[in-house]
Amino acid sequence: MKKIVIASNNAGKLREIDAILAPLDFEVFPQSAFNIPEAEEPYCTFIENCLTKARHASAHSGLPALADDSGICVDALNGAPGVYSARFAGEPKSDERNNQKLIESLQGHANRKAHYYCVIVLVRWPEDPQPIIAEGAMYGEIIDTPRGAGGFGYDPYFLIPELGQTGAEIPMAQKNKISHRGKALAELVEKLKSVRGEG
Ligand SMILES: O=c1nc[nH]c2c1ncn2[C@H]1C[C@H](O)[C@@H](COP(=O)(O)OP(=O)(O)OP(=O)(O)O)O1
Ligand SMILES: [Mg+2]
Repeated sequence: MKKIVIASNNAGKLREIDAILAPLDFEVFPQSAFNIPEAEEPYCTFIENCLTKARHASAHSGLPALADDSGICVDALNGAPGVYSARFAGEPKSDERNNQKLIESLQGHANRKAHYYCVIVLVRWPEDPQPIIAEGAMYGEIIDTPRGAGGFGYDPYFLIPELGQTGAEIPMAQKNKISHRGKALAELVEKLKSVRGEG
């Protein structure tokens, strides 16, 4: 069983990542298990912030580390909040205030299209010259009235048109099959197999 630390403090992400990796011969530890302080995320791209978080967790734990950097990109807002999704309404981070700001920002906009994006990075050690990188996206629309009690973050306001349900209404197992994070992790697992010559 391969030990990896998940470089995240987001409980919603940790649940989804654990559900995907735990059945696959990974022993997964949240970075809180090693009292790892939160990494800075100073960059303007998801990939740079993701690499930074993965390296930080690997350096503090001495283990391979997997990071997720993700966010919601709204067409009518020219892709905002994007990389800044977690801090859209400022510090301290608050899903409730972020969602409120999102709905306010979209008032009067007919175009409700948005997508979630996720990049996942796995480093074997902090200075790993060949990090494994995988990404995924999920497309949908922003609605004004929240629906559902599952998921996390922007999910109650993110409608998946093909399902007629929000990210907070579908069960986690279903979300993991179609989500930005689920797709990125599936790609990561495939890449891992070919790295080990099993692909
Ligand atoms: O499936 C999702 N369903 C709902 N919301 C989501 C999802 N995926 C990302 N999001 C939102 C949450 C947060 O506002 C931002 C991620 O920000 P991001 O910096 O990657 O994560 P974070 O600061 O919450 O935790 P950490 O950096 O410790 O992993 O995008
Ligand atoms: Mg973050």
